[in-house]
Amino acid sequence: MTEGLRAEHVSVRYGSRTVLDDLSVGPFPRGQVSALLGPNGSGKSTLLRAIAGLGADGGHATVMLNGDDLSRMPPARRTQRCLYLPQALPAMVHLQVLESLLAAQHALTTLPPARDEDDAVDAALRMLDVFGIANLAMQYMDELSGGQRQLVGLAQALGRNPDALLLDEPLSALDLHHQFAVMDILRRETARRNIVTVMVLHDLNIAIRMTDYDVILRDGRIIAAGAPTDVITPATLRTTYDITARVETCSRGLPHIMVDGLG
Ligand SMILES: Nc1ncnc2c1ncn2[C@@H]1O[C@H](COP(=O)(O)OP(=O)(O)OP(=O)(O)O)[C@@H](O)[C@H]1O
Repeated sequence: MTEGLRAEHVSVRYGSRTVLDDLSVGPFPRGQVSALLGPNGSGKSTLLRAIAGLGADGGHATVMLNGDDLSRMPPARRTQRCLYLPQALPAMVHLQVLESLLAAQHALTTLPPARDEDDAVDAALRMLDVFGIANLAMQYMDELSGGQRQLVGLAQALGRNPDALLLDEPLSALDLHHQFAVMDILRRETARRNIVTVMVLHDLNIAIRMTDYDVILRDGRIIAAGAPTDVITPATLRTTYDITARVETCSRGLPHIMVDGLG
């Protein structure tokens, strides 16, 4: 059985335009955090959505998770196993944060009901605590900042106990502290639960320091895939982003990308 998440023969068209053409990617490893990297319009979100089974018209992909064919599962079961969190922040509904986590749990009709409501509330509160936002439990979603809503969205997603988590730019609304905090939480929870986490990222310094397996896309094609320091190199940065850059080692021995200019 192949462990991890792998997508084969991913083809997506928007109208007459083919964005992904018979792409194969992975396996994204279990217990580790992977990133999809690449410039604007390179196909990262399209690929993530296709893996989630949300391809555009004409989209097709075979997606295997730990040996199971997700593409053959009923949508509710597939969503339960492999959860996709879109780039858009959770809606500004007039619902308390705690209620929103409970509602996200209840959306999974194929799961057995929680032993009782108290257990569900405890689990939701624990998840808010993991993300450091237990203090927001009784606040209304439509009264939160963008970053706070993004943290709630992540807590909702992880609280649904998926086997694979697909996150489209999960750090986009977060300040520097929370970007690092969320990466720490995702790394820890991904390892502890032995799940697959794949995220679309733009910050290459976070990718090289805090992810385990990276895929770089350009124009819908894979430029490189593997360990971050093998994938993020001056050569791939030039080919992919059209920039001149160095990968230096900082005083603490960690890789750091320095951009010298365009072209
Ligand atoms: N709904 C759509 N209809 C038509 N074309 C689309 C649609 N969504 C995306 N595309 C096109 O598909 C290509 C890939 O888009 P995608 O959103 O996957 O890129 P991305 O790498 O996630 O970009 P970004 O970093 O800007 O979010 C782009 O050329 C885009 O214009």
